Amino acid sequence: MSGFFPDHRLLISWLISNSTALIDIGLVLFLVYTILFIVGERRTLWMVRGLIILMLASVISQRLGMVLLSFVLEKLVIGSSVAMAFVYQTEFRRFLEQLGRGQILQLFKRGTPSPRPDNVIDEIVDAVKELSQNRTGALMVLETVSSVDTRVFINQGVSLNGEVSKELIQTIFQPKTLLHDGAVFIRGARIISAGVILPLSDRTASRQLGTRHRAAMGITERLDNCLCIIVSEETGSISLAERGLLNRPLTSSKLKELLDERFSPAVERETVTPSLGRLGRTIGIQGHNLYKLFFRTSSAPNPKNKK
Ligand SMILES: Nc1ncnc2c1ncn2[C@@H]1O[C@H](COP(=O)(O)OP(=O)(O)OP(=O)(O)O)[C@@H](O)[C@H]1O
Repeated sequence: MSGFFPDHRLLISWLISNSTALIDIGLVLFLVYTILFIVGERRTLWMVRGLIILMLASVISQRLGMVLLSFVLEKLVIGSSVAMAFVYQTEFRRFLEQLGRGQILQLFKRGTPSPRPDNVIDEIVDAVKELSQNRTGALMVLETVSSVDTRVFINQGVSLNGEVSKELIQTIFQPKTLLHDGAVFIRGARIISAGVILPLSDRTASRQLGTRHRAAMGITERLDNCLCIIVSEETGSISLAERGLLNRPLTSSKLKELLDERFSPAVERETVTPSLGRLGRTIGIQGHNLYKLFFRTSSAPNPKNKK
């Protein structure tokens, strides 16, 4: 016990004298974790890691007084940051919007997709296949992990609350029906509403694609808890919009594969950013090891003095 106190005092004085540096490191780690969490996809993780490596190299070369190298690296970091801001404009926009609304904790909310019976996806895919073959335009918003904030819709459309079925979806999108204009909103196994008007994206995916596709991009840019299925009236092509990006053209079997994937528990994100609890435990273990390394070894009795 008596050997413990000097270590303890030493640790406290070391922590106090380095508190600013520790807070600094902690905040940087938190920032990196937040970025990885928001980006959240394995394919983009490498880009973020690349940028972090560049930043570290720039700082090290600056410290070592390598003027030319640090100048070049600094410019590279700025260029890469601007390029990344451009690539992730949707994520940045959502981040800034949530920050502005004071919904910071929302950024860390990551639910698991609500379980969806297989036959719901089958009914949707069968309907999409036929709509595509008949070149009937269609637009469907599918809620994924948590409740979609329908206030984002420009017009709420007409409330239906009917069970999802291939026949109902096909009927709604027949050009002669009153409800065919606009989008259908699907939550779980129910069609909540039809004739919904969605916000448009400022971007255009391609000159061949009209406002239906821009509406799908627009809503998935603003909400990350929904997907959009689009059938083009002109070409019959099938697309899936997610986080403002269009995946197209798809076959109906590819669409089914993607929907099955999206509605199964997300494993990918977990591997990119470990849960805060797990991260806390890891940091705790590493901190404890460091503490032992610095303080126990420094006060460990010298074997030569034993006698
Ligand atoms: N903001 C919107 N929200 C929901 N549905 C929309 C919106 N804008 C357009 N639509 C739907 O898309 C339909 C077709 O629009 P438009 O003629 O501009 O596109 P299009 O050229 O047929 O598009 P696409 O090739 O993308 O199907 C509209 O009749 C409407 O049903």
